[in-house]
Amino acid sequence: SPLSRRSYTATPCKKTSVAILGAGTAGITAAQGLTNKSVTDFIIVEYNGDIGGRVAHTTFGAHNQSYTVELGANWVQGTVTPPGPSNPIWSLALLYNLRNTYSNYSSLETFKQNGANDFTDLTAQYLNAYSTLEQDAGYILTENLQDRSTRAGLSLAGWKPHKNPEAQASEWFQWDFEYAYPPEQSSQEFGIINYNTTFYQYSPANNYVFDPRGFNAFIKGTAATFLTPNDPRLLLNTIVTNVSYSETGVTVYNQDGSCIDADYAICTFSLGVLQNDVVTFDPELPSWKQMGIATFQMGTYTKIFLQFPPDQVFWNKSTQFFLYADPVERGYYPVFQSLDGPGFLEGSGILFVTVVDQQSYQVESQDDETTKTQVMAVLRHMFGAANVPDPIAFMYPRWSLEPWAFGSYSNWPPGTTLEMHQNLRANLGRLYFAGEATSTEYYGFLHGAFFEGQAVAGEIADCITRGTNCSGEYNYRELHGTTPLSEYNAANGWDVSSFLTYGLSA
Ligand SMILES: Cc1cc2nc3c(=O)[nH]c(=O)nc-3n(C[C@H](O)[C@H](O)[C@H](O)COP(=O)(O)OP(=O)(O)OC[C@H]3O[C@@H](n4cnc5c(N)ncnc54)[C@H](O)[C@@H]3O)c2cc1C
Repeated sequence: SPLSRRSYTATPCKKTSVAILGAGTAGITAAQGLTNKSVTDFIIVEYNGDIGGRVAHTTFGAHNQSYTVELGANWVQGTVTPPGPSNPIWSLALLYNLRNTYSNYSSLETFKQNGANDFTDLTAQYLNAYSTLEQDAGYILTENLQDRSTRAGLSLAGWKPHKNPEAQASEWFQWDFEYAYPPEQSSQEFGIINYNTTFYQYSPANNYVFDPRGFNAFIKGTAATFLTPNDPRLLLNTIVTNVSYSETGVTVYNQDGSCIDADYAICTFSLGVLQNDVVTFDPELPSWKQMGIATFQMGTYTKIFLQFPPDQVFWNKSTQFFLYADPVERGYYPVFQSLDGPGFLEGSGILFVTVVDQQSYQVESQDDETTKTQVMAVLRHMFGAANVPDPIAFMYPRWSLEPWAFGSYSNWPPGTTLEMHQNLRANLGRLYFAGEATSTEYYGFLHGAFFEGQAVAGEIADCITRGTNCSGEYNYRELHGTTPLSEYNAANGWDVSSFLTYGLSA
């Protein structure tokens, strides 16, 4: 309101060269990027009481049997295949000695409502169609064709699960488990690009991180290279409510009445935060930017943790994944993962189940007891009621309701273009955007957030050092229906070919 705005301006704003909004992967990487280019006059503003953002952990388990578990990001996705480049998150995981294990998705047992039932051959059938889906995505890209849904692409490739629960579960394991959306709500072209640039460039490996310090030890370690303890440049527990931007500077207003006058700002808030209008912009965002924000999707991915008495583990400890095909609802508690197995948290008795999208919204809006009852009923169907004791601990996060995230990570709907995405990325005067969702090729991944934070910081540091205005990033007021081949370039965030194959030789 105008009244509260006046009270904001009563106390003078802090002054800084660059305001970094958010202390997640992108924000901390941006601060590091500025530091590396000798720009040390910055202020990082963070909603939470600690840094890390969507890389967040907690302590879970019964008294004297508790472990660190990850609520958000859990895997380094794509490591390295020499002579190809390393995923920067993999390099950081090595630098900070993060405890991790290769996740073996072939270590899989499948179940129906009446117990164990081997339908693993369906996964092979899906993957067969998937190679056609990939080739078609390549044609869409190179021939400047209209993108379509992954559902349509899979159908054309001969994969038609119809209402078969086992086929749906197999498909969920391969698609929804990664994108947090079903194939009908995912772009064929960009879904494939997203997969290939990560897993075919770096490596096909997903390494599961289970470090007692938490996965975000790599972000905290990075921050400690340029921030002192209690560094006045890090404002924790500070909620940004308004961002006023222009060609000459950015003023950031916080809920506690404080404000920051900056020459530049980097907004790393999630797509969910931008979509939910919890931060207002002044002037109102132009329509090209509003379209960019509205077009992309914020998915939700919910991990539900259960701990059983470690001496009463009822699943096969040498298996990593247990896939359940519900006879009625697609995606109903579909994938259970064991942490009590070789190379993981042996002796922990911990199992967790993941849901996404509509099933996440359902679970996150109901109470713990309701969810626990549902999960236990599924486990007793799978493993036999007599074998499954009551859990001794139970917990899950509610990502779709977190006011600083409003979801887990972004996804591209069918039929969009690099131009539309560039509108999500592009700066508004001296206000820049970075984060997982602004990454064209690695959206949804930690390394996407890393590269975007680094790139924007580099751009801003160069303008500051040169003392000239930044030329700014490209935006599109008039959009084409497809992306012409010539637009797959750095100006649209296209930094690496999606046809690389280092990882394929791994
Ligand atoms: C459940 C889940 C599983 C995932 N699994 C993986 C995985 O296995 N591998 C992988 O690579 N990636 C995974 N991801 C994605 C990964 O976590 C993100 O891509 C990455 O952490 C995003 O970093 P970011 O800096 O873009 O955003 P964030 O980490 O969200 O950082 C933005 C920061 O801004 C702050 N903020 C928001 N609003 C305000 C405000 N109003 N005022 C002040 N501060 C504010 C937030 O608190 C946050 O710290 C997962 C994410 C989730 C949630």
